[in-house]
Amino acid sequence: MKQCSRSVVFVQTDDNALKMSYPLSHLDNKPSESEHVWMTGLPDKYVCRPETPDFEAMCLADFASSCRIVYGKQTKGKNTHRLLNEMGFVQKRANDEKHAVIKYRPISLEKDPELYYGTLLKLYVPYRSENQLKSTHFPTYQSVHDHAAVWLPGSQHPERVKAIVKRNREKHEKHREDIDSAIQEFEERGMLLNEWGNLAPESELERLECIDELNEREADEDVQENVPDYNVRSDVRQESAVTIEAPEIDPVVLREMYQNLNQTQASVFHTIREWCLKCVCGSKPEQFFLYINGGAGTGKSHLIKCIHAEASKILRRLPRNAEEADISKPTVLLTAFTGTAAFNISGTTLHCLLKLPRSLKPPFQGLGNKLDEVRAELSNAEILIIDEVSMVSKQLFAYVDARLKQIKGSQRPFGGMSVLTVGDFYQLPPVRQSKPLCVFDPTQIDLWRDNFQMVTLTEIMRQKDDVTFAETLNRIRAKEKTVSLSHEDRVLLSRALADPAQCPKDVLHVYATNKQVEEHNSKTLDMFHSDVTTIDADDYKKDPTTGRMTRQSVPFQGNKKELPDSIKVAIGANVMITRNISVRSGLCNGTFARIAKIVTKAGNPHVEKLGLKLNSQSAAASEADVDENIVYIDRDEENLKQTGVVRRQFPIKLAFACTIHKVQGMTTSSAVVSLKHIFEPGMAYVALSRVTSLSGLHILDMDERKIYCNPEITVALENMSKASLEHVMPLLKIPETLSRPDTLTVIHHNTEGLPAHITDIKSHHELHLADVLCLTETHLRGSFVAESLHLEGYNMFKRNRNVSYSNHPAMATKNGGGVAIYVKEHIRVLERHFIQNATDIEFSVIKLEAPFRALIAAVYRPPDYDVHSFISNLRSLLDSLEVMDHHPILVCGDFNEDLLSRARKPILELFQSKGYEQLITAATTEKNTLLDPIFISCPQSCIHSGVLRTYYSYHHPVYCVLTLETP
Ligand SMILES: Nc1ncnc2c1ncn2[C@@H]1O[C@H](COP(=O)(O)OP(=O)(O)OP(=O)(O)O)[C@@H](O)[C@H]1O
Repeated sequence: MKQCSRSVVFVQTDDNALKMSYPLSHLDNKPSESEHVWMTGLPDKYVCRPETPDFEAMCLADFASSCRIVYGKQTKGKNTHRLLNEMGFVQKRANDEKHAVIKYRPISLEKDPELYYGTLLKLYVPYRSENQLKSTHFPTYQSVHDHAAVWLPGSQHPERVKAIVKRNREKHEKHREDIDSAIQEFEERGMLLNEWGNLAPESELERLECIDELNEREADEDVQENVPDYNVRSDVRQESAVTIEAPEIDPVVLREMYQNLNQTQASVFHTIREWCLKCVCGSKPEQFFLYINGGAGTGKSHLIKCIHAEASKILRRLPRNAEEADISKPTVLLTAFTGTAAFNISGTTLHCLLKLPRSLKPPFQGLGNKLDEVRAELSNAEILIIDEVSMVSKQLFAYVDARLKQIKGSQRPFGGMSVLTVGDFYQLPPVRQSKPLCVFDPTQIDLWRDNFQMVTLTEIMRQKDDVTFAETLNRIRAKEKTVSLSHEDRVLLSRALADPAQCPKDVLHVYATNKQVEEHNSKTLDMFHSDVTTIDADDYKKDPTTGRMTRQSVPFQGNKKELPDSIKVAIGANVMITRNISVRSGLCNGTFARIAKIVTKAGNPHVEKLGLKLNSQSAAASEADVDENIVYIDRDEENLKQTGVVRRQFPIKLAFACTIHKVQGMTTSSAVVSLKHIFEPGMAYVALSRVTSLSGLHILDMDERKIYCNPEITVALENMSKASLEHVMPLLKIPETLSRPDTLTVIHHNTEGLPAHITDIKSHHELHLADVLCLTETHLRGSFVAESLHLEGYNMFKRNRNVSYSNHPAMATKNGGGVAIYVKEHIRVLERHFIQNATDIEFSVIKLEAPFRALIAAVYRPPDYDVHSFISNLRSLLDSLEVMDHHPILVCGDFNEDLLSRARKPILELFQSKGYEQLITAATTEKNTLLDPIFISCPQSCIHSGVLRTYYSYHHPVYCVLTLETP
């Protein structure tokens, strides 16, 4: 034991541990039996450090800077006397209770003062109050050195001290000499000049601009900025449900969307629809992996909304789901990478759906105890749809694969689920310069090249009323940096060039960087709003004395955090939500709104809530103040980098302008787009392609060098395997044959109600290719035919159910049934409304006279019509047709006899007995039955036949193409 100048006692225990007492002045005021003798601060913790070689060799400076100190947990000694005795100290003056401590003397110190000396230098800092000690950091050698010096007993052992100082300097100030000499050189000679700037000024400017932009992007846009939902947090504000089935779109709207699908959209739609029907029929189709490619506005999102709705409807019928009865679990998962893209398709984010961690770095993190919950939630899921796939990195894609394998318990790719990816790789790439998914990278897991097949949508739907602009956009989409704009495109874009002063101020301005956006926002706020409210963040800090979180009067400044120190708002100001509050309700990162209310408590300026009017009216209806359609949001929370400080602030920012990264996926009628500071391929294209027509576009800072794509994309897409979907729309494959003067195309379809489906029929891409369109189950009544049932270019012949039955009054009055035939106007036709002997059968017969000869009959047999009676009437009809001697004779219709079943087929037998051949070989209904045959008397005249698709009837249309001799 040694008493030092500051009256602190050091003791060394048997096991060479060292302890430091409180100062004697402090101990003097304590009763002798007090156990609170030893300091409980850092030195004590150091003393009690683990006895491993690493810790043993550690000096206090190392210990303090590299080990986390947990205060207040150290066990105190039981009894001072006993403790010190146990430690091997002898009591010199036992009668002086007050100074008990100082009267012990450690034997070892007496024996080896050097140990004490060296240890002191290495270990101790001067005593401070406990609180001071807690907040003191000892990171540098210098502080230890200074403190240690205080404790050095005078000038003793200077050489030893020097040695220790030297050793610690080497350890803690490794490059001191280099840094010193560099600073000295800089001070003497000033900054070195970069001569490259003089040799190639333009390239240098560009290089510096790029570095500048990238730095800026790193600094202020970071992941959260570029990819709004990357910040997937596990707190309660995150979308709580694992997944939700997207809200159902109004059936009328949905039907219109189906009707509007263009040919390529329809072929993808029907391919997936057919796959779903196969699943439902139990035929276990192969997994599919499709990528829907297409420029901005080609209707990719529109298509997947349709696919999602239809596939969900069909797959709900899966036997497995029906048995389990929990059909609330989704069968089709509709996702996107960003919250805005997810909201745009009424889906959810990939991160939220699959509970992906924020960092996707290996190793793969499983779901842990959430697995069962997620597995139950996705138990019915068969198809995963990912929109805006161009923003999905390879790591994320691999994570999705691994996660689905885990959830589905299958090692097949994506756990056995089919995957439909949608996006435009010419638009914004994944964050952090990671290679786009379609570009092969041998260093990464590649799930793309081997699995996915591509379908390209080419028809631009967004700018469909401004075709020249749409064509220009298509060309600039794949323009490389080294290639100039064509004269035509330059002229067209020049029509949109604008002077900043002339630009409409109330229109969204789109810039490349946050800095530009912030400048524009604050300028516009000042310009239009005089009553500006500044909302400071509520920063809470733990009070060390009470342990309570107390609000700071002024927020901490300079935190590069999501929630800013302060925001400025005004009633009517345009803002954007910056966090996913509820993707489902459209309150997601990137949602635009206007400030409608600033809610404070009476007499207190502190802002409690903000009322927003969302630009998208459909969003958040449920959370809205119904009268005024206002959605109220609260402050959100995040931890600041200062330990124990929590910030609460509204997750919004001004949005008179926004970055290009925020507008991907958006459709708007007008925008002001600046091309200045563009730093990535695809950015200019994304920005320019948001507006629906050139008249709504105002371009600032035009620089055609900023319009460029990543050439790797072009190569990758060219080499990608292409899906062949022609078989789903077979008549579109043979336009030359159909337009030949010697061919006649006949289609039959059971419409399940003509008035209900006339718009679907009119918008069908193949039905209007028929020269003769036979329809059964028209459900028409009376002789009047509504104008709406008129098909342009056709004449209509119809025969309703009520006139078809003479001996079956019950059948005649029953709803449904009825037959109609539409014939192209150029064909001369004779209708045979009544045929002798052909009674009690629903049919319509037409005689084509020119330019072809043919006899065509459409027949409908209700399922409850007794087969024997029906056959006898059908025989009479066929006999009458034969008598007409007008060949070929073609009889089509719905006979409600399944030609794919093994049962006897008396209707087919009748036709065969009369020399007819049946042309259709595939199923014609959703239940895999063949109820809609085409019988023909001269099979050699048929060159094509098969089945078409619709979404509105249980029956598929059937067709045949005949070559006929023209008279
Ligand atoms: N078949 C269609 N019929 C009518 N309108 C359509 C059709 N397809 C798309 N649209 C409309 O065109 C616009 C652009 O469509 P959508 O957003 O689906 O394109 P996108 O390819 O996803 O665009 P981006 O790549 O820019 O996100 C939307 O307003 C959409 O409603």
